[in-house]
Amino acid sequence: MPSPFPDLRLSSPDFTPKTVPCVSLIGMAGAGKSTLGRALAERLGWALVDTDRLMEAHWGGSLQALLDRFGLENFLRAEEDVVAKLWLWRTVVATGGSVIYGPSAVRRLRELGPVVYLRVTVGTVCERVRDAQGRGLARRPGQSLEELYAEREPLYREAADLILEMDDCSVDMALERLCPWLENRLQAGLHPAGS
Ligand SMILES: Nc1ncnc2c1ncn2[C@@H]1O[C@H](COP(=O)(O)OP(=O)(O)O)[C@@H](O)[C@H]1O
Ligand SMILES: O=C(O)C1=C[C@@H](OP(=O)(O)O)[C@@H](O)[C@H](O)C1
Ligand SMILES: [Mg+2]
Repeated sequence: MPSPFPDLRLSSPDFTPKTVPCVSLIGMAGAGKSTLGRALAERLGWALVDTDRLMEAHWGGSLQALLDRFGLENFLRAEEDVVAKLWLWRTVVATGGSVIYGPSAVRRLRELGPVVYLRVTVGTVCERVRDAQGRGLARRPGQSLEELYAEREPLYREAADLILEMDDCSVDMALERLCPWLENRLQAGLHPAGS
């Protein structure tokens, strides 16, 4: 992907930004991406980008307001566009659940480093998201949470380098599982783009 900083890059190769290592968290709404993302960033001493907050900052409005304003398809395209253009270094990326519908966004996350699927059962999603009113859930009219879950689960699996089972898993337990894996992975240089 071309650098979004062409002028700086032209003036000196020293200004070409680094893009790896990063790690991204994907999964259903309510899986704990934002919560674990904050803790992981703190543990690693890395930055955190929560792409939901980035969407709100970029487009100017809450996620629900953006969904209302854009409609489902345009919301998904806007989200894909924002994530596909990320240019980050030593950053934990907590994504929104619907990012999985954007192929170029998923490709970009995978270029930035490992992608971790925080998997919860549909029961946990229902408990945490409840009726989802006002929460900005990207689903078709009449689509149940169960249907949404069934549609997305294979997509999350396919995009993931690691699946963390998050039902009954505290943030501390998740960090204990994730950090050693991540350290090995990064030491082995198993991220696609060179630093
Ligand atoms: N590991 C966990 N165990 C129990 N509850 C959690 C855990 N992680 C997050 N939660 C709770 O679940 C809800 C959704 O968490 P959040 O991080 O916003 O999820 P996401 O970003 O995936 O939508 C919040 O109320 C949060 O406190
Ligand atoms: O799963 C979804 O459809 C969505 C989840 C939200 O983020 P979280 O997964 O952080 O809740 C947000 O991106 C958006 O409102 C749509
Ligand atoms: Mg979140």
